[in-house]
Amino acid sequence: MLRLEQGLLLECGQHLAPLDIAYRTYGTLSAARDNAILVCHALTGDQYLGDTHPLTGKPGWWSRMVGPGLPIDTDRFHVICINVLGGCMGSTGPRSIGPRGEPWGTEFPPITIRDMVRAQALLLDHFGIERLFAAIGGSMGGMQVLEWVATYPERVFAAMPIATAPFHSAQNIAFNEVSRQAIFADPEWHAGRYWAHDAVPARGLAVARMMAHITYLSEEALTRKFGRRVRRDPKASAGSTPGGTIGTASLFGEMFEVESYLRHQGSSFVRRFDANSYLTITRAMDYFDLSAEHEGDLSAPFRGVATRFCVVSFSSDWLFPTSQSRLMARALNRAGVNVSFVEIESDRGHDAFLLDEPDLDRTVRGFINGAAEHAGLKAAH
Ligand SMILES: CC(=O)SCCNC(=O)CCNC(=O)[C@H](O)C(C)(C)COP(=O)(O)OP(=O)(O)OC[C@H]1O[C@@H](n2cnc3c(N)ncnc32)[C@H](O)[C@@H]1OP(=O)(O)O
Ligand SMILES: N[C@@H](CCO)C(=O)O
Repeated sequence: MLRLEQGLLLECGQHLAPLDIAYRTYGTLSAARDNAILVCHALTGDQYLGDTHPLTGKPGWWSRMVGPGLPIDTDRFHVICINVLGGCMGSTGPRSIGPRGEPWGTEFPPITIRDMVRAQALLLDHFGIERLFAAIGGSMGGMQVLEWVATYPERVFAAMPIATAPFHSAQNIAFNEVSRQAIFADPEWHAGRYWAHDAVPARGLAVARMMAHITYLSEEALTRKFGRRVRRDPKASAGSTPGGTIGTASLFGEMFEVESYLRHQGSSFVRRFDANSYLTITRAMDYFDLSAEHEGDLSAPFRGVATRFCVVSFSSDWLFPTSQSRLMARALNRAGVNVSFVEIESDRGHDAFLLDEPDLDRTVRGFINGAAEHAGLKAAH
């Protein structure tokens, strides 16, 4: 973790100091500092992309993509992954101690994707990395990749935004709002000061995740995984499930596998994430609109940019659909940027970028190796 006492002036005008930036690195930085790949994480991800997660004990979220000999080859590249500003895994966020001497909570300033990127740039400055060889990320990670090039065009040689969009759609803002309202409705929310009550709005946060998780999958994926299979809930007879009983049979005496799965996703999420971080980061996604300062012209931020792009989408992603990636690719094309566009056939929905998708592996490997050749990077360090 790096602490920068000078802090960061946020887009909202507030000055956040000190600034903590939590990160992990994989592979070795070359003497010329020209082989750095920044991998940007999504909404609930964190810096543990390649090694065991300290809270869950599970492998890092992209350990199948990043490592020796893998598509993002750490024998060759120096990979950096940074917990976003506003997060809850060590970077400054709502859990950090604010000016009142207690956690910021809901008083944490509103942050934007650009603020996240500017915080990341400070870490790279600290490492003496003037230019990234590549920036890669999915979902909100892809928003950061786009913002990186829009804000620091000379600092990114190659960019791969995956399963993302140039602005957050009305539908996605709507889903985020439902998640947030679930948190607010939890009696343990305590107006965001739950820590002072030794409480956690666990039910609200779990429901928020359950709802959001549905949007990360597809109808086909849910049907394949669970269909209409049912399991008996062992707790039902103890009356611990919601609802009443009808005669001798309990209304919720059995549950569909998909219900059980969502409850599991909700409860495991609560163990690794903070509700105020969830609010802060979902809001940052909602604010994201690359064309906002350019009267709706999406190509304007990219005119004259030398970065090579590969824009990637998944055919069954209805949260960040291919149409939004295509819009981005066309805007880059209009701006005269070197851009390729790949739609990967998958029926696994938005979270396909986290899963074993050989076509994604081939696309990532091909783009990186092609860009490395173009950059004149040595085959191995
Ligand atoms: C991108 C970033 O920056 S990182 C953020 C990404 N990480 C996450 O989102 C973590 C949570 N998300 C997930 O687990 C996602 O589903 C994925 C995409 C990462 C993993 O997908 P998959 O490998 O297909 O796993 P799947 O969705 O089937 O979930 C498996 C889990 O559900 C549980 N499960 C499966 N079926 C059931 C069921 N019927 N009832 C209860 N639990 C069930 C499994 O036991 C397993 O639990 P575990 O994760 O505690 O070991
Ligand atoms: N499931 C991933 C992707 C969401 O966009 C996450 O929770 O971060």
